[in-house]
Amino acid sequence: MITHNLGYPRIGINRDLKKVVEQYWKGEIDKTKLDESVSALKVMHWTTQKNAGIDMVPSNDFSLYDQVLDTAMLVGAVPERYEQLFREEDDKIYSYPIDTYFAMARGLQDGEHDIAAMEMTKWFNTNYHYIVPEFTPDQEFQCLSSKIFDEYEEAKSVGVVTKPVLIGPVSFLLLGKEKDAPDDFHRLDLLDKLLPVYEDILSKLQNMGVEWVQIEEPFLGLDIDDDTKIAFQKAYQKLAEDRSELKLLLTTYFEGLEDNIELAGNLAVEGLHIDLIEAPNQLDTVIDHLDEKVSLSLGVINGRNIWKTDLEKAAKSIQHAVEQLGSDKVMIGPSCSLLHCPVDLEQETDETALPAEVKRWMAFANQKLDELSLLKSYVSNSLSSEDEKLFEQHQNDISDKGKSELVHNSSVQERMQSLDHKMLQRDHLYSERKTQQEEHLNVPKLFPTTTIGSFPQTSEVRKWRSDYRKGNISKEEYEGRIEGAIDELIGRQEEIGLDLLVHGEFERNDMVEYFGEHFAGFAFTRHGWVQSYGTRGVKPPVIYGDVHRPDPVTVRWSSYAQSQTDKPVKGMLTGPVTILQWSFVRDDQSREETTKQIALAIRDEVKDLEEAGIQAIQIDEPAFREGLPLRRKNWEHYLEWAVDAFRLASTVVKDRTQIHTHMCYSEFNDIIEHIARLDADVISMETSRSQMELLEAFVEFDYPNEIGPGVYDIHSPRVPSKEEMVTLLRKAADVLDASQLWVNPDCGLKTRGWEETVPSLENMVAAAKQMRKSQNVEA
Ligand SMILES: Nc1nc2c(c(=O)[nH]1)N[C@@H](CNc1ccc(C(=O)N[C@@H](CCC(=O)N[C@@H](CCC(=O)N[C@@H](CCC(=O)O)C(=O)O)C(=O)O)C(=O)O)cc1)CN2
Ligand code: MET
Ligand SMILES: [Zn+2]
Repeated sequence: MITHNLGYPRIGINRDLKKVVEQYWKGEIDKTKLDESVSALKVMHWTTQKNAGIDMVPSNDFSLYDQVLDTAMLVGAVPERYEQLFREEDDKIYSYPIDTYFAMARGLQDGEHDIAAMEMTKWFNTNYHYIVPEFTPDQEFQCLSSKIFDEYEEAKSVGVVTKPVLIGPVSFLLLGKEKDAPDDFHRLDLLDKLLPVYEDILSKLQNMGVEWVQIEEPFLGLDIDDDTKIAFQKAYQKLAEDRSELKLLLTTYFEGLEDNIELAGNLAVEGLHIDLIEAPNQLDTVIDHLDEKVSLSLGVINGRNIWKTDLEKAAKSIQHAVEQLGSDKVMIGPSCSLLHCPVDLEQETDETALPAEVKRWMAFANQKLDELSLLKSYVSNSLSSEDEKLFEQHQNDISDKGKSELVHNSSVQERMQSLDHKMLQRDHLYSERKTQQEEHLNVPKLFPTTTIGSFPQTSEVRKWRSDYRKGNISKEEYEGRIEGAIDELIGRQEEIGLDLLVHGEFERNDMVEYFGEHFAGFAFTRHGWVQSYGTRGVKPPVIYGDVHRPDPVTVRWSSYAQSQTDKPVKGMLTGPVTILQWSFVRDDQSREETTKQIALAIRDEVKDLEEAGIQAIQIDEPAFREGLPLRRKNWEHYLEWAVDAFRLASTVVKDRTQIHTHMCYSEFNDIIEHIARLDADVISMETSRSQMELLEAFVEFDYPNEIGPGVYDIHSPRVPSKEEMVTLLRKAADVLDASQLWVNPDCGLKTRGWEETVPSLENMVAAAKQMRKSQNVEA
């Protein structure tokens, strides 16, 4: 039996990757220096894994930005708009031209070029984002990157023989989208052209002496149609042709195989990896369907959460598989890549953030590797006496967690018991609320303007926070500076002429982590970074116990902002589903239960904001859609409780208080009735990049409440003109009632600079004014 890892976090223990890549972008270091730093990082990752006793360590799991973008470069799926850049870039240092690569990820705007970035979207149901490959009908493929080969050699040269990781051809095509294509073109039509490149790659790896390749096909865990099934059969038949030595480990994760089991069990591969964390019950069926020559890799350690594994329980599945298949046909590993968890728990020494008792229940990537090794020794009866102690301690920690006083809170339990349907209803229907809100909230009746909440989080603001945390400045000093930032922002918003103001969210490190820091039942970390996209990271808080809100969290800041202006200031909260989705969650109760506890905490905050005189409250739910289960059959149940949780958080207010929500990157077509069931008075969302296409669902559904379709893209520093925003607003006003529309950007402005923010908002306000004028003329 061998242990293997599917992928190791690439950010580095001190956010090293972010630091060097951003230095390179700023021109502070050159390619050679970047290459040196990145090599050192990779070598450290390989040796860490080897030293932890992992038999098969992955390579090509590393990436400068994103592994899907790496694959696009590998097979030459470089969109035409970057081709000249690609040809001009003379790169002898890296395995592929990195300036073109970064331009694909981020766009390129200098004096010479103005090239748009490729799209970015969610990696399945995680908070990781990948770059979406673009496929045209005349697409050609060729191998343009030697990264997968170079990394194998690089690791080998430091004594680590690795298993290269490669996204499989079918999933790679499915992850992308068609571009400039007629309706009858489907990206899977390109499979025949793509397969020869995969064959070349595999045969080269074979010639290099590679034993196993981890070929990832996560779509085998999703609902797929017959054409896709045929594509899978064809692809793996073809890839089996000239492959005598090299073995393929077909890798699935995030869901069970279910009705794709027959398909997966018959593909011409030498190994199959299954996720036994998300789908523990699939083991027997998979074993039944497995060809006797095929090895089975059991994903028994959760790659997406931070709790210690119950090793005795995991051992039972492993022993069961060993009995059926023989130990030489069984591998063990994490359920998915460890990309989704932080690097090393040992760095967490601040007990005010992470209490020692909670820390004892946890494992980050490095600890999970140790678990794997321990598990192997345990199952093969070869625990040393020292390991035996470790094992015993480990299992004790887990049973202590089950018994801990920290986890359960009786008043939260009582409150959960007493939930009733009335707590999910506003007093009156939206149509009646609207009249009251119009009277109370002093904003224009047509095209009122607002923003999504955050304003530029400059390094100055972050420095205040880190100085405060280090004790360099006092609480009073820190809070005084935040108040100063709010004062200044209120003045700026008044000057710009916005109608519904915000306080700017300067007090928050992150929209989820901040609430985790203030709610009971949450712990948080000092170094627990997880990559969200490119060089951007998050430190997801850890929900370990019953959640409640000991004291008001945002009331102080919202009231302060409101005291500085006669215009209304919108309160700003993160919704229960998003807090759940972007935290590490409890594994001893359902997501539904935890979300409802969070909803009650938010409900208390909503009530207090209202009592403090705040007349509009926004409850952000950007992760609402991402929380959808991967299999459709599980959608209904999720949508039921997710909508209820939002209503539990939001409906406590009087009719005259206006509830806003915000969702970005959302396609609402198939869930619009549930969006309507949220019954938010106003929903703002990202629509500018799709030219208002995302509104279609609302139009078709005859959505009754108010909508703020984003009129400008906040992902780029470009200043949009008044005219282009008027054009977008006209499009919206053509299909929706003008009295339903708000005017706002696509999302928060925290990643932007002030230089572009002010003129963009000025143009946005001018666009709204022009719309009001033309409507009045028509009326
Ligand atoms: N949780 C979450 N998920 C989300 C989003 C989101 O906003 N939050 N937005 C979407 C896109 N994802 C995003 C994820 C991260 C960032 C982002 O800006 N991250 C920042 C970190 C933000 C943060 O936590 N800032 C801390 C500072 C943390 C830090 O860098 N500390 C330094 C020192 C800082 C200093 O002295 O200046 C260190 O510890 O090394 C703060 O403000 O307090 C980054 O990676 O650079 C943006 C979008 C989807 N998912
Ligand atoms: C990812 S959605 C962000 C919403 C939040 N209120 C902000 O403006 O940053
Ligand atoms: Zn957003």
